[in-house]
Amino acid sequence: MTLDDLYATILARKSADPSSSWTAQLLAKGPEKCAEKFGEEAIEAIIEAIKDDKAALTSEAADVIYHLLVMLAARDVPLTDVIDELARRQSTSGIAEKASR
Ligand SMILES: N=c1c2ncn([C@@H]3O[C@H](COP(=O)(O)OP(=O)(O)OP(=O)(O)O)[C@@H](O)[C@H]3O)c2ncn1[C@@H]1O[C@H](COP(=O)(O)O)[C@@H](O)[C@H]1O
Repeated sequence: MTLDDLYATILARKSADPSSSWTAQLLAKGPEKCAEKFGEEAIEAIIEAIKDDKAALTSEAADVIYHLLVMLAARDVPLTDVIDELARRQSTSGIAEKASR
């Protein structure tokens, strides 16, 4: 399973029956709710990182990634655009980028 596969599934859920799909239910609640849900999941991951519970952090990290993709889909931002942005940054170290601001 790749992030592309998961994103394709999430996009397909935009037109799916909400009674049979959690993703379709979440998308039907609108982009603001998707963003709120992403924030909740991020906080849960932060808590597990601080506790250093590696199993729980792994699970919460999966929730964060899934909900990030749902949030992107809700706002029609292609995952490929995010990957392209990461690729664009690849040639520059974070320290050099910060110094150039
Ligand atoms: N990766 C996920 C995934 N991760 C988390 N979740 C769901 O996200 C929901 C939210 O988690 P919470 O712990 O916040 O649940 P909750 O506390 O009951 O929610 P609230 O009461 O706070 O609203 C849960 O119901 C999880 O099942 C996911 N649901 C779906 N996927 C993927 O999306 C695909 C399509 O799913 P459906 O759209 O449901 O067919 C699946 O095959 C999976 O690959």
